[in-house]
Amino acid sequence: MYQIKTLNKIAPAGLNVLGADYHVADTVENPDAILVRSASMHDMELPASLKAIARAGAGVNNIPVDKCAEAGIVVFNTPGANANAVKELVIAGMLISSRRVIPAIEWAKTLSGKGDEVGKLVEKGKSAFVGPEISHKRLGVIGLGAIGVLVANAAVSLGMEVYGYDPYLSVDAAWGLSSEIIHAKSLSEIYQNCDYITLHVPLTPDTKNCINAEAIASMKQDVRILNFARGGLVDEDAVLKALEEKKVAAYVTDFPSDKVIGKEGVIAIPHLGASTPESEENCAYMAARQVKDFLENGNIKNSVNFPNVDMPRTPGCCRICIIHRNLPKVLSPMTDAISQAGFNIENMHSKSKKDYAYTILDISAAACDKAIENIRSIDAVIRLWVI
Ligand SMILES: NC(=O)C1=CN([C@@H]2O[C@H](COP(=O)(O)OP(=O)(O)OC[C@H]3O[C@@H](n4cnc5c(N)ncnc54)[C@H](O)[C@@H]3O)[C@@H](O)[C@H]2O)C=CC1
Ligand SMILES: O=C(O)CCC(=O)C(=O)O
Repeated sequence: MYQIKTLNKIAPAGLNVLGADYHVADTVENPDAILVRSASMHDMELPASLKAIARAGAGVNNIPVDKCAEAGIVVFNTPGANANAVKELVIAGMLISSRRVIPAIEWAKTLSGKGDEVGKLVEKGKSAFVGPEISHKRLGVIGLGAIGVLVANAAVSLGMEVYGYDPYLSVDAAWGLSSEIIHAKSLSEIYQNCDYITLHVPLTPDTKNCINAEAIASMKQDVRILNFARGGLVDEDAVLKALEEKKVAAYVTDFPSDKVIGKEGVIAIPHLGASTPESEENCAYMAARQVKDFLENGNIKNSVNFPNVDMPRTPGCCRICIIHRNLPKVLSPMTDAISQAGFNIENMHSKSKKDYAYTILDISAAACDKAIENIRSIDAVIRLWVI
């Protein structure tokens, strides 16, 4: 029975894919795999039993990815599974930062009990809540991955002029991008031209505080900044100052902090970007499927710290899964270990990603026991198991 620990609520409809051989609970002590959404794992002790962590979502900044690689733990995420949910809230964010709908609704509530006067009071008071349309305005999208592409294309459909910036744009993302999107070659092109700026990059040491005082100084007057990516991308002191000075018209964030909550011009949403039943199910389904295929077949799909490796099982064979360092002359001692035991490799697949590599070897079941101890003793091998 495989043991799966959950650190957040994971949609049951997605978990169903695991089947009867899996025990899933938040109390599991020695898990084979962990399923997580936003819970921080940085201070968590990683049990020796743990082979995989699947992030039901996109951002992995809550997981110690490098430490996991060093311990031979494969970290997965679910690229694109919640992108539509985030896109829809970003569009809502642009609209509510423009049309003053939230304060207007609050004001309308104050009219309760005014009887027949309400209609007249509404018409008299509504001018306090005038706000601009988004059509024909310029939107800058920073990061054109799963979410950025959807946001950029939707904004084009809404009549906006869209600038996109992503120096690492993938071929797949480029295929999905509307040809009407203007290719910004620098962030300053976005800052100088755009009325709305939306962030869709991961939080990394390179992107931390990328929206800072200097960046804001080069933005247009009355710019509206949307952050549905991560709080750490924005220097909150700089944004609050710019809101006070009326340089920035609104800061919409999905990452409230004590500093920004309740401040004039801040619209703080409690991390709801991915909170739709559709996205929660998509993420859970994808995370569970990836973990199942990894635990049962050793295949890796959508890992952020190990390469994708997918090989059909060879009938009559066992599979040795080996996580190892990406160094020269590592593969030959492995294959030697098997031939010295007098067996043949029926099928193999080996791939590397930066400093690490993953190799799967299908050999006749009788060979496994004899070969594994020799392979385990190779210096570069971090972890090895047999399926
Ligand atoms: N609010 C929420 O609930 C959610 C927030 N997120 C956040 O949004 C981020 C983006 O999500 P996805 O689009 O699904 O990820 P993705 O990995 O598909 O796209 C990220 C894009 O950012 C680009 N990029 C990386 N560094 C960059 C830089 N310095 N400048 C410009 N572009 C850069 C990459 O090339 C990639 O195209 C996630 O990392 C996560 O932090 C994701 C899902 C839900
Ligand atoms: O699971 C969630 O609600 C958060 C989603 C998110 O932030 C992400 O996928 O990066």
